Amino acid sequence: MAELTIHGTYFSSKDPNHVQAVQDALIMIDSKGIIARILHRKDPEYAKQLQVARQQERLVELGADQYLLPGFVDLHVHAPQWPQAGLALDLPLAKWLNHYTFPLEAKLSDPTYAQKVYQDFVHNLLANGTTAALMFGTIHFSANMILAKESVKQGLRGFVGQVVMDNPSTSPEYYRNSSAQAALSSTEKFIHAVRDLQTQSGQTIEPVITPRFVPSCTDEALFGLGRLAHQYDLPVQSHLSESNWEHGYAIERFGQRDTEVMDHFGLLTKRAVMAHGTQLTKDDWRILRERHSAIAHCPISNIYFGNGVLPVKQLLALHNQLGLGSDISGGYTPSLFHNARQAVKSSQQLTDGVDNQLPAEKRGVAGSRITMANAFYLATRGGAAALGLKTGVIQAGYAADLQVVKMHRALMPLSTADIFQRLMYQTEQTDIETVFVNGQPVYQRN
Ligand SMILES: Nc1nc2[nH]cnc2c(=O)[nH]1
Repeated sequence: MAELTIHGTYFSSKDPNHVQAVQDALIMIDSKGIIARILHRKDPEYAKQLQVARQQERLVELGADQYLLPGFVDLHVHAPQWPQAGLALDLPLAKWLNHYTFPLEAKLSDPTYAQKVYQDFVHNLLANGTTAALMFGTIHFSANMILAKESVKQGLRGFVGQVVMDNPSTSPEYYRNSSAQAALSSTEKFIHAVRDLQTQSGQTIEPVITPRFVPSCTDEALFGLGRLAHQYDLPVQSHLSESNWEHGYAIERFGQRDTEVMDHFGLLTKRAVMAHGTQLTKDDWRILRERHSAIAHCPISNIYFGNGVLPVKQLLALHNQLGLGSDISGGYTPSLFHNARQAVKSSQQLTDGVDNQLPAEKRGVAGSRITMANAFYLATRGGAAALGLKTGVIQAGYAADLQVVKMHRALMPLSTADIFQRLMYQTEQTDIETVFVNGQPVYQRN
């Protein structure tokens, strides 16, 4: 018997290029929070199951203007930067880090402040339809545990990284690990503490190996983190060739590209997610493919710090693994609806180019435009695959991580394909009505 049945129209990603739309379906969720069955109108059992669920008051009936989507997977987000979302984005990356971000992150050493920030942050992710997130914390063990516990408490599927930054030449004294050894032993303590939390709670909460980025870390720290990633079979997250500056830094320090350096230290695993990658070469794409490491595309943030546009279309065609990240606060919003829109817009600009003083055919990279179906794939199925989660699609056997969204009033008849576009382009936080993780409501708009 289904524990909960949702009756309504849903959209789910079939593959990187196609979206499935099913009208008036019955999505039957079992007591473990898994989608057990999906019945369509023509199914012989449909009418009976609908009636039973209604009688037993286990039915969520969507209204005529409500639709069901999978919950989103935010594949790159900095939890401690939430208080500065939308600030200082007109600075270059290195200045933004030194003048705004590091001083803010340092404040998370205060557990009272960490509790206040993380409670609000997790709530806002859920309120924006995000049901799983790969998060950077700070260098502080206690604050990172507060983030992990808050994720469990509010029902977010959380992947939490204790940031390592021990390089004195790029990290300020007030905010850096005292040594590589200290960073590694604190990381190991964090791994055990989060694993204990996972066992106690039975929820998705995982520690993540998190070298901030190559410039922040000494060789000893990078080497040690690579070893821990393999020893504990953990996800890895970092930034990779995000900007001209970062890309150039690796070449200057190691005589190798950022990707080669990460690979050298064993950090490109099949559980690795590397953010941005706007400056990656085709050789880097190949290395990432061979290692089955994913890229978190952060299109809003890339406008400010990326010095270029990630060629999503080409990477999908090559079967590189991709998902979507908000990169709070390099990106100003936690909404993956907004990020999906920007992914499509940026890809159009990549196609056309932007310098109108050049002849039209020399301005851009032809054939780079992605569709909203591509962007939706990144925000759902692609991100879930990168984290090894059986979520991100509305399909029997997958966890019921879902969002109910309300469409703005239509003044003309719309096809289901139109409705999908309208939802993806116009949904704001206030249009998200209920969010489920594992079949349980974790957010309800009042
Ligand atoms: N966007 C972004 N890039 C980084 N590179 C190193 N740290 C950061 C960060 O916090 N945000």
